[in-house]
Amino acid sequence: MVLNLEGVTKRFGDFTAVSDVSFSVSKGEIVGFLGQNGAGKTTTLRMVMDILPVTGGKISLFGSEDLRKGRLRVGFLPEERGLYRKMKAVDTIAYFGRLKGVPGGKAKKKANELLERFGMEQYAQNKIETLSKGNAQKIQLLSVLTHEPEFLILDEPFSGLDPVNQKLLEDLIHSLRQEGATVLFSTHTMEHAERLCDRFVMVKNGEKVFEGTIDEAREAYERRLILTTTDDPSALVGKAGVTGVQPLGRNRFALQTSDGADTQAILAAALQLGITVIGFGREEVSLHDIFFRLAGASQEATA
Ligand SMILES: Nc1ncnc2c1ncn2[C@@H]1O[C@H](COP(=O)(O)OP(=O)(O)OP(=O)(O)O)[C@@H](O)[C@H]1O
Repeated sequence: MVLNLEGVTKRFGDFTAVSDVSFSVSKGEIVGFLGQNGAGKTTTLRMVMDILPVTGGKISLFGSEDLRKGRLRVGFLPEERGLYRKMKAVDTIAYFGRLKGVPGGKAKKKANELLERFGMEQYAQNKIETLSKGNAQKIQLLSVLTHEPEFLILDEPFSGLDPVNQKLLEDLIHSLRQEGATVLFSTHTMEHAERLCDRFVMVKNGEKVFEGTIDEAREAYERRLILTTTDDPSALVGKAGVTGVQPLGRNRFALQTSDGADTQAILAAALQLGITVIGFGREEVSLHDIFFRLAGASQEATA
């Protein structure tokens, strides 16, 4: 196990930012850490990196609760991006390597290798202040790779990148994984999780609300039964296990049903009542819907 959290809690005064969160990351996995703004992702990652102490619970990195020791084997991209604006790209990458104990000459060599490998060699001698935001972000990411970390913890690595650079970053994460790295990254978009992750962990108001694969999330998502009709379908309540009808607008109604209700019997009941059925079936769900349902981000989606 590369990372294990057990009942981790963080309180700031009376406010609980992270509440009893448990999850683990195994070697070679890519795990997405999802949640809305303020859900507690950054706070959790900071506790893993020993930047913040836990209020309760236990964290172990590489099987040890000595996080200071473990974090030397981690490449951490913090949420707040900060690079020395006057420093050259190659020197920036080498500098972060030296901070992790890589000797000067080796750090510079590694920095050049990384720039070449990720198609950034033309920027090697550019000062950070002359780079685009996306390229500066890529330099910061490369700077956490100099010491060849076994485990990458990336806090919102996609934010601020345009779609082309987001794709490049996804490719980079994929290639690092192929080389055996383990990755935990936070994001508030489900799409990145879908394309990249083996599993994801979702937090809401500091609490874990889901842990599993995208397919498991789809299965866990209860899809509503939707009837589209120009008529008033309320006469269906009490028939074939229908317990309620909720108007959704534009002639669409969500039907609440008792456990085990048979959808074909509901359709037959609707037709028997003379209701004009324009559409009938389980709602389609997108990853976006799943995110909103799990993260509880929208009244409409959680209704
Ligand atoms: N040092 C602090 N003191 C008080 N409250 C804090 C502190 N740090 C974070 N919080 C609060 O804890 C909650 C969780 O914040 P956190 O930054 O972990 O969320 P997040 O999921 O990373 O959000 P985002 O996607 O916006 O970065 C927020 O309500 C935040 O205001």
